[in-house]
Amino acid sequence: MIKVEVPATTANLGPGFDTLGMSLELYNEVEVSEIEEGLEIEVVGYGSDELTTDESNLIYQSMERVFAKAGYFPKGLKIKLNNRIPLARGLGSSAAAIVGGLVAANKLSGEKLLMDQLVDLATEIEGHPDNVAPALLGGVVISTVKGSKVVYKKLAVPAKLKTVVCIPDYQLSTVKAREVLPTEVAFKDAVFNLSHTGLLLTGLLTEDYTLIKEALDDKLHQPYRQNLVPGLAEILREVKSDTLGVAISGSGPTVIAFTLDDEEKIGKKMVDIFAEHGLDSHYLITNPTNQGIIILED
Ligand SMILES: Nc1ncnc2c1ncn2[C@@H]1O[C@H](COP(=O)(O)OP(=O)(O)OP(=O)(O)O)[C@@H](O)[C@H]1O
Ligand SMILES: N[C@@H](CCO)C(=O)O
Repeated sequence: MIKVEVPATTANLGPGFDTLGMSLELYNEVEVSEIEEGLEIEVVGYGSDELTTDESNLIYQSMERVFAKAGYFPKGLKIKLNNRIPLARGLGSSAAAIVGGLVAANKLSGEKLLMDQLVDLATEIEGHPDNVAPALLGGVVISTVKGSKVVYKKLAVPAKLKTVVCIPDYQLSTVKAREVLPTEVAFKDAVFNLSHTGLLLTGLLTEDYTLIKEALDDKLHQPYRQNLVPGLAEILREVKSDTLGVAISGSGPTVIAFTLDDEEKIGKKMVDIFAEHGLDSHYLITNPTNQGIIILED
């Protein structure tokens, strides 16, 4: 039996659209064992009432990609999922599913794929690298796609950085949240994000929290997504002064606050603002982690 624990991830980190992502201390478990025949999938936790349990399941489909590459064909599989990452909320649930499937299948089939190949394959399945790379590697990961290859670099999370996520009680698929994005942006907005991403990375590398606070802003995706997340504009504006910065986590609707302290107060304030806009939500103090996927074997 192979068991893997895959972290949630928060993509974009404000200005780093499709480029930056960070692992969070919230793990899904995927347990896989070979059986004599067939496919059995059991889901506990998030998605137990909605995820498919046949060959269409994203984890199984990801596993099949590895088995095909490795030339390894198990007679049957039993897959047990314990999902702690809510679905379609901006916390990398699809990346966790893909990465969990790829890594479990790779382990079962003799670890023929190296980390670079897993990053490339996970990115091909997900469509962009910014969640799958930190789900595999942990920490903060900068990534870009060049043809069929991903160029990436992991940075350690600054020691004092804490995060609070506020998760509204509805799903927003990444597909839908990408449909509202423009095909072209103003030159000045591109320059804004370039400069802020550069400053953010420098702040993260040098543990300069003042710089991180200046840098956590965006003009490429958040303005276009505000209509999909009632209260987002107010949260970005009103919670900013209590924190280092606030951003949409991935494609939303979850909002993430970066801070040095006062996590509970910040979490409650975000819940209150969503409530003023008619949305139920809850907050989680789920800090960044340098630990990516964990492989446990029985
Ligand atoms: N544990 C899982 N097992 C199988 N499929 C999953 C699992 N978790 C998520 N998925 C699939 O991924 C979909 C959600 O992916 P989507 O990209 O829309 O959101 P997300 O990954 O949670 O958010 P974001 O990419 O913004 O961080 C689900 O609707 C489901 O099809
Ligand atoms: N960079 C992606 C992350 C969500 O999967 C987006 O914002 O659409």
